Amino acid sequence: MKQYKVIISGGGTGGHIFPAISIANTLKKRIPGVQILFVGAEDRMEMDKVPAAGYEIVGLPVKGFDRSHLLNNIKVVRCLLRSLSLAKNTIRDFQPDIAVGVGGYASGPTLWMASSLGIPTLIQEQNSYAGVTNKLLAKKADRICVAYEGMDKFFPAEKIVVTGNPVRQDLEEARGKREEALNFFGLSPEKKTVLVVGGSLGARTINQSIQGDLDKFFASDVQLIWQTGRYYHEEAIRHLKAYRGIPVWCSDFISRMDFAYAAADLVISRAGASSISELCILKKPVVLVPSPNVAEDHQTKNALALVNNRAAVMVTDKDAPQKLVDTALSLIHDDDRLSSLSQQIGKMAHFHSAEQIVDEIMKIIERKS
Ligand SMILES: CC(=O)N[C@H]1[C@@H](OP(=O)(O)OP(=O)(O)OC[C@H]2O[C@@H](n3ccc(=O)[nH]c3=O)[C@H](O)[C@@H]2O)O[C@H](CO)[C@@H](O)[C@@H]1O
Repeated sequence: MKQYKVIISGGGTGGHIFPAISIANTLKKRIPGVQILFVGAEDRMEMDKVPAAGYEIVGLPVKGFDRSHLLNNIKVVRCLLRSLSLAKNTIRDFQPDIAVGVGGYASGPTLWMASSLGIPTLIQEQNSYAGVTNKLLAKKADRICVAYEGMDKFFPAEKIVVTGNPVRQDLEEARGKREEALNFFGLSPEKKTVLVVGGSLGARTINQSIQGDLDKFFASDVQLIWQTGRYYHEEAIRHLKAYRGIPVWCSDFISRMDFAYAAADLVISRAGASSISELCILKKPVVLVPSPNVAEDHQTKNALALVNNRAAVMVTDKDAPQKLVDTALSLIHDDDRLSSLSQQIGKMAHFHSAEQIVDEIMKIIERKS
């Protein structure tokens, strides 16, 4: 059998990296001896997370455009040119059968170069809104795997396949681990638990809303698993110092998201695409606080797709400091509401997404070889 080689490119945040790792794991399971090389952005999260998952990664010096200070972009263009040249050399050396783009800075130069060198490409778009780079790359892509209906607004209809977003395998197995999970966080099985998570980088507004209302949580006998993100962690710890002996587990990042979901009776979350796919698969009642700082407000669109099906509650970023904790606390003590949210969100789950994406990858590489 031919030894296939696959480049997977993209990253920047967990929302792009974890689907990529899921695709890689499924490729390894399905294609014996497949060689996989990741191409990421030099100083971003993928440079740690991808090797930790057991894969090799090459870093490009690519950076995002600075829309508010145009002069800063001279350096950005220089980095882009260097990235294109490095991507070209990497592709020529590795000789992949296909390049898969999962979004984020590095996928632009890598997939662009791959197409120019005649290598087939596949894009995985996680969101209900497509960014500029993926729209450009779509013109030359062989397949575009999406998670939402109606993506023919952005991409050629004949290239689209609805596969959903790949969810890490250990998360799919999170159900039934409640006791083990609470034990892991040092929390009690007798109390209700709220998981607070601000996407892979943490969310300032969510953290400030929690910090401002910590008293209310503990007055209502609720315990917390609180992910702050690296930039906001110190401040959160400073606030927690005022409360000794309270039931809270706080960290900048949660590696065991399977345990975090398993322990949670209710989740407070940003509305990033992978987080939403995970919440659907695990049927978790959730209060979504979409980030207002993303392209075309796409997190609000992600969130509304659920809210319109009575599958989640939404609090806007602007309203969060006044309303978030009260909304969460009124929900967590209402078992009927929790169970109805859980049922509705479960209906929106998309299973076996990584397998379907790998089916598409295999169709392309087998056709071309
Ligand atoms: C600010 C920003 O640009 N956000 C985008 C980014 O979000 P972000 O990277 O936050 O992405 P998602 O919400 O889609 O996914 C977060 C992922 O990180 C994991 N996780 C999170 C926290 C933690 O402590 N540990 C952990 O493992 C989650 O389980 C999930 O797998 O990519 C998403 C997918 O394209 C977009 O929808 C988001 O709008």
